[in-house]
Amino acid sequence: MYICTAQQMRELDAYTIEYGGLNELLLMEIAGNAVSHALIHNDLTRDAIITIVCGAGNNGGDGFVIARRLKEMGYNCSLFLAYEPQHLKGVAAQHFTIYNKNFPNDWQLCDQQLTRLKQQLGESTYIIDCLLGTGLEGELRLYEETLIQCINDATAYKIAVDLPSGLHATNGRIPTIAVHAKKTYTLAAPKTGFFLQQGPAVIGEWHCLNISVKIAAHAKLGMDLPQVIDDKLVSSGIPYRPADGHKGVFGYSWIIAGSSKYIGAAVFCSNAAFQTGCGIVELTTTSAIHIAIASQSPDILLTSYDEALEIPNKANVIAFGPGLGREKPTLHQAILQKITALNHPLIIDADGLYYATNMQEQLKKRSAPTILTPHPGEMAMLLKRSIDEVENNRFGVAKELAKRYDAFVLYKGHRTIITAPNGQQWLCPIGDDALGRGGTGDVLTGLLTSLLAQGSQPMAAMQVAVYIHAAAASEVGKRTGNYKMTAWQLIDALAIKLGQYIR
Ligand SMILES: NC(=O)C1=CN([C@@H]2O[C@H](COP(=O)(O)OP(=O)(O)OC[C@H]3O[C@@H](n4cnc5c(N)ncnc54)[C@H](OP(=O)(O)O)[C@@H]3O)[C@@H](O)[C@H]2O)[C@@H](O)CC1
Ligand SMILES: Nc1ncnc2c1ncn2[C@@H]1O[C@H](COP(=O)(O)OP(=O)(O)O)[C@@H](O)[C@H]1O
Ligand SMILES: [K+]
Repeated sequence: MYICTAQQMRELDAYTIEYGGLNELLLMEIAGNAVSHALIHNDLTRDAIITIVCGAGNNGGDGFVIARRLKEMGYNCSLFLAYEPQHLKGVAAQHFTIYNKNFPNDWQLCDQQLTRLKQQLGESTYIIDCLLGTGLEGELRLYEETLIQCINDATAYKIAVDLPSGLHATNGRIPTIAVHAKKTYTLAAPKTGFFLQQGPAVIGEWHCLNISVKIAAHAKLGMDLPQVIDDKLVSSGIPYRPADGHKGVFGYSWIIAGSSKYIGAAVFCSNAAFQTGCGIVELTTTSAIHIAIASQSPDILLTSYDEALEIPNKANVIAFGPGLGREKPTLHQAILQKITALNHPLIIDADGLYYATNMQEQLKKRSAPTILTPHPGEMAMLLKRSIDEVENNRFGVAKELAKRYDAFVLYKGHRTIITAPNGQQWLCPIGDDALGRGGTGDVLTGLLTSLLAQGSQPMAAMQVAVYIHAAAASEVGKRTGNYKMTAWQLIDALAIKLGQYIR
């Protein structure tokens, strides 16, 4: 599923109108119809008290169609307008006229004191938010701010149409206040702001409705739209595991990680790789922690950092960086030099990224794939910018880094973005605060290494890894509460999740 900015959505709407034989009035009818169908099938009970709050733009226009459709079906539905009908323009005005023809004067204006609106919202079981959509610009006006506050104060189940009012569709900012939706029915495509900044906190559960907008025209219009990773894609990306496969078939991961301070990083990364199907996992780490690791994880082959410079191994994928620390810069830089020259897929994570900053040109020249997995702090370091700067432009900086290093980039965050060297982007729509603790990134690197070792292509491996990692964590969180998940519980859950998604 493609993700659009507000501007891209407008261009695709315009294209549909110009070349698709549909006019704006019809598109709005289709949109309002799609939302009312979804409401009836998924949400509304027969005795529900429904209030639809409409603004003066086309988002409000959708609301007029929804109100008409619901009333035609016999639902108890009240329509509130933020502004007098003479302020309506274009197709929104036309749809208000159609509504009024069918249900004459069966609407109310939000009065100055908002007493009638507040009372109605207080009595409602559902509030349908059609105040503002993709047309929101700049700071919210005080009047709309008050209306949104009234909606949020009500205990009703809130459903946003296209997006919660007050949220910026493109950048996910909420300058003042936004409707806290339990659910969002978005039209044609989810908007980039759903996955950035404060967007994820207010959109609730979101569903995208097909309203005949020609999304497929994006390539013709020169748009490079990111896509959302979904269940189907994950299922098709999990490497095939033949019943007659032996350890040689399931790959050899070479993980270069850990230090006396960060033992866990090495343990979690290598165990995540081994416990998600990789045939052999070799961990190169400081010999000072070998005994501790061997007693905890006897399945893992152990070698020391000094050996890494000399001994060739049989690995088919290399991961470098979790828990390295920065105490041995000469040795670790030399190891990165060596493995960069090898023709293996190479994942560079955590402190490995610090050493990568000195090797941009060598990494760029590699013919085997390189995958960089920065969190926002590491992205800021790699691009020499502040964390705010990179976080304010997540899609953009991920593309920039991918280009600079000619690498795949997995940009971590609440909504992780993965980017191919050619700029193609995918976004993981799931994951929560269960993952917000040390060690979960090491587990992700282990899983990613394992998938590559088992034969996945880089893009598929990243898509599967981020999604399975987030889904597994949510499941553990449901069982234990999000305060309590340990890296071991996450590792255990990974294999179970992979099993659930396998074709
Ligand atoms: N195009 C299509 O074919 C289709 C579009 N569709 C629908 O149209 C929606 C986009 O419609 P849109 O462009 O009319 O914008 P919309 O979100 O209603 O906002 C405009 C209103 O917001 C107001 N406003 C703006 N800034 C403000 C602020 N800071 N503070 C307060 N108010 C502010 C602005 O007021 P004004 O500045 O004009 O006084 C105006 O009244 C889209 O989300 C989808 O739902 C569907 O029907 C499918 C077909
Ligand atoms: N609130 C959250 N929602 C979704 N994912 C999260 C959240 N917090 C952290 N994560 C994920 O958890 C992982 C943390 O990785 P990282 O910061 O490298 O941790 P560490 O290096 O300590 O293991 C990343 O995959 C990140 O996307
Ligand atoms: K809305």
